[in-house]
Amino acid sequence: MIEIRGLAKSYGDHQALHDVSLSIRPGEFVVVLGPSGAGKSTLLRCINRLIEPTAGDILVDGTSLSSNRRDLRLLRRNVAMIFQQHNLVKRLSVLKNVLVGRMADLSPILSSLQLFPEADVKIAMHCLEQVAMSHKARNRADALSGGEQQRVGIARALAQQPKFMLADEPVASLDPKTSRTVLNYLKKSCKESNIAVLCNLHQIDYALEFAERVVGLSAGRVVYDGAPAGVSGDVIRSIYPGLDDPNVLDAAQRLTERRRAAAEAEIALAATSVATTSVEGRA
Ligand SMILES: Nc1ncnc2c1ncn2[C@@H]1O[C@H](COP(=O)(O)OP(=O)(O)OP(=O)(O)O)[C@@H](O)[C@H]1O
Repeated sequence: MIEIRGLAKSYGDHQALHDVSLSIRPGEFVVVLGPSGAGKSTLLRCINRLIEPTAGDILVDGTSLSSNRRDLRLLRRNVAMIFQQHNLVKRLSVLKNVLVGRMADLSPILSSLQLFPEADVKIAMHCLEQVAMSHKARNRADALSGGEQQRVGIARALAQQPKFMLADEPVASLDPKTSRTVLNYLKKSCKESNIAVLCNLHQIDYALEFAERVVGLSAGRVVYDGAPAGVSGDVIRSIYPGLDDPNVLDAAQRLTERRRAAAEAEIALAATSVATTSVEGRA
């Protein structure tokens, strides 16, 4: 369990985050939505202390972690990060890039020589399988498409065996079809490994489709924290104040309707199969 309590961040006299508190359960897939400048990246960067919060606590399994060296090591061990631009080492193989996720557990000598124990290679290969990239393990990272590189980025984060994954706009540079593939792999692989995810997204459609919980951030404050089904037009207006784009509001509406239709179809199918089973039982 990751808990964020009363997190605040000021850059000079500009307060980018105000008193943000969130608890995220193991395996939960949470999407942060918010307009540009709302503080989404600042939130993620404060959580893994890439930047120092002005106030607040980060607790991993009930233990508050400060910025001393020991706590930072614990935090980095438990919290993996996925970036928008993949940040792979281009000239290295896919497998070596994923093995970078194992370096925290490796002695400095072995790590500088890039000598990885067989057990780590097995973990890395398993992580590549989770994102369906094991067949490209020996390829150079720069020979992959953007979507494939992001799947390798996910495998590298998985290889760290974290409790928590932070993804800062992981599909911002990808086309819609590839974005959905990447988000599917991210969600599926984290579910398999019971890793909690906090994922910043700009696309409301994807948030409503993939999130189990949506956190709406506006001007550094949490203005919504709840189920995607509760993201109404009013909630979207509170996250994106001043927004009056009917397309955006329609997207939320369309998705809610699609969800309702899918749920109704599922109930109808279940009812049919119950009826068939009971007829077969009687025959
Ligand atoms: N290093 C910094 N120094 C000063 N101000 C900053 C710094 N980083 C961010 N800010 C400001 O803090 C606010 C929040 O920025 P942040 O990057 O967290 O927003 P965001 O929601 O991630 O935006 P985007 O979706 O455009 O990436 C913005 O007003 C931004 O200008």
